[in-house]
Amino acid sequence: TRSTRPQRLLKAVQKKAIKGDPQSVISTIDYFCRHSEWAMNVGDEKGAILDSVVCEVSPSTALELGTYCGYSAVRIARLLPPGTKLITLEFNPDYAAVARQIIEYSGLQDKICLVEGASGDLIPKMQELFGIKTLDFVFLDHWKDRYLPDIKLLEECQLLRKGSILLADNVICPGTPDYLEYVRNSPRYESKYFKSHLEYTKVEDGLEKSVFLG
Ligand SMILES: Cc1ncnc2c1ncn2[C@@H]1O[C@H](/C=C/CNC(=O)c2cc(-c3ccc(F)cc3)cc(O)c2O)[C@@H](O)[C@H]1O
Ligand SMILES: [Mg+2]
Repeated sequence: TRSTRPQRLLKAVQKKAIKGDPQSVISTIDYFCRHSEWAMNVGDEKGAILDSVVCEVSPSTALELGTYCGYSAVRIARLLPPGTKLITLEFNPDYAAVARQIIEYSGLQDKICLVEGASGDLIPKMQELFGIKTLDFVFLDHWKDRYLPDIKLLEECQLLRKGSILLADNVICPGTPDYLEYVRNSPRYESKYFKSHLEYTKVEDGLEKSVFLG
């Protein structure tokens, strides 16, 4: 049977990227998605905004919802201080298998903990599974109708503390209207929109950065 797009993306990485070099893996994926096949990675333009927020927060504990092929996991983990880890959740086993190989190829397997499962099931178990108390940084890039229920779950599970940073992809395209309305109107968040473009296109999209006020 025909290969999947994530499998073709992985092949391009294994063929063209330098093993152990995260920047080369990132550039190879961006080139493939711009010139061969579009894929729903956060991409280079929004990726630069993601990078700047990760560097600013310099999180000790970081969570990503929706690994897909591992592009943003590599982007985030390459910037994390030594001894810190990114936990990334992915419930599609085929995507998780590709992501593991891309993460391994980049040499960041010791900084990334990829857990297979649904965010709604795993978030309540995070403290016991990973021995963490709260999260410094959360990157949301999974099904768009899961953003709002999942941050409410993070609040309920006491995984957010005063100053925790949420960064959400695709708040314009495909759009996450209920999430945006919540973080922009809730007194418990201070929110800011970073205007950008949908990965590899000229269509408007952006990232929403929200600080939990406790
Ligand atoms: C509850 C739960 N638990 C665990 N994993 C979960 C999960 N829910 C989803 N996942 C996982 O995360 C990824 C899903 C990502 C969804 N992203 C998008 O749909 C997306 C779409 C576009 C897009 C824009 C314009 C178009 F015309 C077409 C597509 C751009 C994007 O950047 C996107 O992120 C995928 O790997 C999925 O298995
Ligand atoms: Mg996205």
